[in-house]
Amino acid sequence: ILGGYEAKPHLKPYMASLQLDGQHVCGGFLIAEQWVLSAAHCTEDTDGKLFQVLLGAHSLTEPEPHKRLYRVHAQFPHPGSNIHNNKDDLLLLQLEEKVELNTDVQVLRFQREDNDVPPDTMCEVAGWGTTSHSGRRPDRLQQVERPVISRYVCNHRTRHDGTITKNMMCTDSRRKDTCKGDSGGPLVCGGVAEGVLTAGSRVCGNYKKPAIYTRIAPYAAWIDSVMASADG
Ligand SMILES: O=C(O)c1[nH]c2ccc(F)cc2c1NC(=O)[C@H]1C[C@@H]1c1ccccc1
Repeated sequence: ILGGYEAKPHLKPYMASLQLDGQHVCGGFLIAEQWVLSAAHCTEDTDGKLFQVLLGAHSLTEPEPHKRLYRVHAQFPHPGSNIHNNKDDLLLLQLEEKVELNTDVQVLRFQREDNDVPPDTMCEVAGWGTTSHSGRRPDRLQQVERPVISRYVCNHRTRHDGTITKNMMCTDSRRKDTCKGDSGGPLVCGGVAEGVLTAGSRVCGNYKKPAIYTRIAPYAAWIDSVMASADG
């Protein structure tokens, strides 16, 4: 997160850190007691290894009352996701067991109505991603508020040049922005998860390259079907 600030500890109890060998790779969030939603691109360089999911955390390193690392039973990248573009950039992670819900571990509901969030709506995004252009990695969860920008503006020739589909949305990236390591985290507008930050490589903090999110509503049926089909 660039230009943001430290989140109040445990006020975003849905936030997840997807980790490999104890290292934060991407964000994600709890959508059900055994399921975390993130971005498919985050699995690109993992050569088939499964993530571990840290829940109940504010600091990535300090001991905290309800902090717990969960093993992943199975990972379901959206079948339409691919390395060449940001399409269908969603990843469902089935945890090896139902999480223990408490003050620091809670599910966040996602938008099921497929309507665009109006431009200029202020939303918030949080993560343990880089906080400076030098690539500084924070230990504690950061957050920033960003306004939604219209798909029309985001698709401008000088911005993302027509690559933003109806299943994507954008937020302004002037100074305050998301950055590497935040991907997979939720864009929360009015207390509801409207988007998942895409994990394709992108410059941060440049107003010419707004942040891109996969809108969740168009994928509600896919999410429900995967959760229903997978055992448990
Ligand atoms: O964040 C992303 O957009 C992104 N997209 C990916 C694609 C493949 C992939 F193997 C990883 C990623 C990845 N995450 C990262 O590089 C994370 C490792 C870096 C990081 C940044 C800040 C703080 C801690 C760790």
